[in-house]
Amino acid sequence: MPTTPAPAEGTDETRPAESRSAVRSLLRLWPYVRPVRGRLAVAAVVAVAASCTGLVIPLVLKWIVDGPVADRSTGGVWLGALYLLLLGVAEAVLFGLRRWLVARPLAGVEAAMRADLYRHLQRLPIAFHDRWASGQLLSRGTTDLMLLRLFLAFPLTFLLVNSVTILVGVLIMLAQDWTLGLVLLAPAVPVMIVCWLFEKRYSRVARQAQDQVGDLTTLVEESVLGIRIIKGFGRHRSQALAFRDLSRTLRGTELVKARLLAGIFAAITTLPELAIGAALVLGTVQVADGSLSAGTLVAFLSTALALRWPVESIGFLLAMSQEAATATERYFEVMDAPPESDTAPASGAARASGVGAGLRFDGVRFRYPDAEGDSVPVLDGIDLHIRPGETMALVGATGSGKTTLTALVPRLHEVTSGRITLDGVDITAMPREELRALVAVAFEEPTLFSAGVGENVLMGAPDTAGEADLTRALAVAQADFVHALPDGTDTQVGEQGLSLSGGQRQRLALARAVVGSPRFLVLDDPLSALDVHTEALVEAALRRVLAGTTALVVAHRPSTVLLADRVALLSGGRVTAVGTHHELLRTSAEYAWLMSGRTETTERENR
Ligand SMILES: Nc1ncnc2c1ncn2[C@@H]1O[C@H](COP(=O)(O)OP(=O)(O)OP(=O)(O)O)[C@@H](O)[C@H]1O
Repeated sequence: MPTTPAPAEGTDETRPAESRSAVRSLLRLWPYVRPVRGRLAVAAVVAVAASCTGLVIPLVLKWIVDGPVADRSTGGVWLGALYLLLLGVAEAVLFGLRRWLVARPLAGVEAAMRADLYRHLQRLPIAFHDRWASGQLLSRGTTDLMLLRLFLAFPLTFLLVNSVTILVGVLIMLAQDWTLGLVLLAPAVPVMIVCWLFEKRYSRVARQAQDQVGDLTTLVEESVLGIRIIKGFGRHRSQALAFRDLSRTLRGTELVKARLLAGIFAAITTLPELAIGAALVLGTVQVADGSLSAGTLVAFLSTALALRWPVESIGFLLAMSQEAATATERYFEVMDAPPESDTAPASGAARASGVGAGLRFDGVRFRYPDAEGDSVPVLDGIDLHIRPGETMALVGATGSGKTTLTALVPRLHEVTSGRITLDGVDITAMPREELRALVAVAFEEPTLFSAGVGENVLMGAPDTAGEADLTRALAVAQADFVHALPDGTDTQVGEQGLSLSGGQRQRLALARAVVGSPRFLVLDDPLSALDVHTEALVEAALRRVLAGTTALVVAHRPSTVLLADRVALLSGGRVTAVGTHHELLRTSAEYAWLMSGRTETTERENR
């Protein structure tokens, strides 16, 4: 049964062969940013205003030095101080306003993207979930979306704000003294080259780190879900080692990121500092010559120092943008995966000609999508007719494809070729929702959700179902133990229902399958965890209540087979024999062998 957790390592599909440019990746965020573009634009203007307000401070300093200080006017100095205070307060208020403007809309963008991702994951085919590690999906819905929100809050605005600030600052400095201005501009080209080199390398490592976070999440998730096995087999040490290896790898990648960041910080801070030093020496000489006023030099250097932060922050703004571009790529890798689609229009449930009522398989062939092209199909030419109201047991050796066959009926997988019809209607011709309302399923591994017992069972019924349906379904599935639970049907079953026994969970899953009184029922060995007495009671109740239901039941034990009107034997990808249990025991050696050992005892017990 394909119920094993997804592989711990991210698959090839989760690693793009070639990454697109950061800008192209980030542009894909536009549909989500569009609704809040007004707020973001206003916030950017406010931030530019705040930043440019800071650049006026050096000009006031120049006025103070060349004016009131030179004239020894105490009143002028106080007035200058008041201007500086007001400018400082204005800058702080404007930056605060920017944060207020973006906080709520960006939380909304993150929530909308997360909701879309979740909705899309629900609509993706089982084949997708078989291929993708759950931790990879989880990390895309958490860490990656957080990185995107941070990008929209900071780098997106501040790469623009800082560019404008640097431009205005450079113009102010050139206007003060163009030779000193050119000295300060000298490092611009090398800084740009360093940024370009950095971006290329950082994008590769950022992708690696984010994928490794996904792998680590998968490992943690598997360890938590499989904690009973890990403890039972004393595997905690090897599991801890596996965790340590992965986290070491991640640590190594993070260190590479840190080294790259350190490199760009060193370049981005050292080169402008050298230029400021050179400008200071040159300016001081000019002041000594009398060709430059002291106030102009103060204003020039204050402006240069005010530009230090906008220049230095470019390094980590680029790093955050690169991580956001990677997060966007990872997000859209999932969103671009095609969801299950209805091949026919909603009203196009065409009746296939020449086929009768009931559940019918005609020449059904199936190969798993990720199987090798030349491998033998799991199912190869299945022809089987289950008449209306009939219960057919499906028997076969382990691995013969029973689970696969049952999964084809509610279209959890698509047939490779051939046709399945329900009361003469091709299942591909009806909308999936309609199909899944007609067909109820229960699997050997019963999955329950963190909710009340009643809610778990009623998931199988239309919204109109009530207490009476619940009670009836619990009675059919012999799940009356529910009434003895502390809160009855409201008792919370905990994550995956692990607070209940395997047999209790199976009976709840069976109740969920029958609560909606489905026309078609597909049960994949749903009674395997029950003792034979309880199984017999369930079977008797099922026969009574579901007399009109057409059912396909995978069976391993003779006691389950006896529930059925007829039995189909699956062997070598085909149905090789169909008949009653006793007929097949006589005519099919394989069937007799499969049932051997337990037949007589169980039959005696059932009598
Ligand atoms: N998701 C999958 N991708 C590829 N192959 C799969 C997948 N799930 C099952 N298979 C393969 O398909 C074959 C049939 O598996 P299936 O689970 O249908 O057998 P089964 O008859 O139900 O076995 P069992 O009685 O042990 O439950 C097996 O060889 C299995 O390895």
